Amino acid sequence: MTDAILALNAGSSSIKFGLFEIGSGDPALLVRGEIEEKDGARRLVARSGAGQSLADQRWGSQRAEQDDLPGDLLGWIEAHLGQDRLVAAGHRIVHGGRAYFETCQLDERAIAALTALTPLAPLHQPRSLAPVRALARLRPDLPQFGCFDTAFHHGLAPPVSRFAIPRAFEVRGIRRYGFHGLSYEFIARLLAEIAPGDTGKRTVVAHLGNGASLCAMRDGKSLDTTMGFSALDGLVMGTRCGALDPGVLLYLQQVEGLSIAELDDLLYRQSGLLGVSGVSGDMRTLLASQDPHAAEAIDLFVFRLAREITAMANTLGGLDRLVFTGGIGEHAHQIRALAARRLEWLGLRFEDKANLDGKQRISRDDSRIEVLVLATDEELTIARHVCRAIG
Ligand SMILES: Nc1ncnc2c1ncn2[C@@H]1O[C@H](COP(=O)(O)OP(=O)(O)O)[C@@H](O)[C@H]1O
Ligand SMILES: CC(=O)OP(=O)(O)O
Ligand SMILES: [Mg+2]
Repeated sequence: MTDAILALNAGSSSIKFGLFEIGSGDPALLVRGEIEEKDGARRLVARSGAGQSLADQRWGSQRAEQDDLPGDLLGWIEAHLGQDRLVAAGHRIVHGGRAYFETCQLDERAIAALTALTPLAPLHQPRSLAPVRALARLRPDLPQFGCFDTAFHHGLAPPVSRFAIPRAFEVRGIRRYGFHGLSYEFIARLLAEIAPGDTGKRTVVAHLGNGASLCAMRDGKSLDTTMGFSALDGLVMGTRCGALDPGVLLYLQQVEGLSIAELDDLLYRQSGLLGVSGVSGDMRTLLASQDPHAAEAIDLFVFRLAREITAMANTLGGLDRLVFTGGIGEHAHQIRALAARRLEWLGLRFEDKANLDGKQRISRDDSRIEVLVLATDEELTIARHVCRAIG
């Protein structure tokens, strides 16, 4: 019987999980799976570590209560544990606020403190904490750990971390935190493994999933990122607006009479690709659509992506390497090509065939900027953290 760790990664359009065997080395994958939400329907897809399909099925009813999800998923995982013994669970927690940045055990006090951060990450915090509570009910003896998306950016300092509002607010924690940190941590380590001599390269990592952000990275450290106090800032996302003139919010409240709840819904759930296209927040659906508004949404996504990449390059004082990751970054070759075209003026030379063929390196040899596509693995990062925590 081997010891296993469960890693759960609750994203805004998916719940990804990994079961890892732990021993002396890096955690070894036993099962990987995902409940994915696309245009209102849920699907469970899971594979063994060796790549054998374990599930590919519709999951729950479209209108299933969010709270049924963790219990059902944990039931499925339990049934697939076989001879393995679950010894700990790790959870991606998107917001750690000021107090939580190191991997920590999720006792009642931590759960309460992290629940209080829900207004800062309304799409994520409830989705990551529901499985923590469900698991605590089912397996009260099982140690559970929180791994924070904000942790990788913990070292950000002014001016990068600062908003231009009175200092008193900063003292109260109103600053830029940054997210997708488990993904950036994974990519930083992978880059150090595949190109150990290149860690000093001025690198921008584009994590493009349903949520999307950039990280300006050098020597494996975050120097800037596009998300801020919340996961609303920066790039255009599936259903989130990204950077928005705050005057729009005042206007909508004062003149159009929108309530706080309506604004919350508008900015987090009705905007971004979905809001601009009127078709879908899912990039696959937009790429396949003939609707001109779908094309306009993609155009805005790419325009803002390229613009923010140059902002990150400004923080780095130049750009040597660009990495695409996340669901869109890894799979949407069209988006990579469109973004690269907007960056040609920086000396980026793109290799169309390598991009279409799914190669890791998609820039030409004469490109001033190396462009890579790397699959992220937030679940493995979580498992590594949990391994370290339990010794
Ligand atoms: N083959 C594909 N082509 C284009 N986009 C894809 C493809 N596969 C996934 N995506 C996009 O990736 C996004 C989801 O990314 P993911 O990182 O899984 O999301 P989450 O933010 O929930 O973790 C969706 O917009 C989806 O359309
Ligand atoms: C922080 C965030 O937006 O995460 P995701 O892309 O997984 O929704
Ligand atoms: Mg994600």
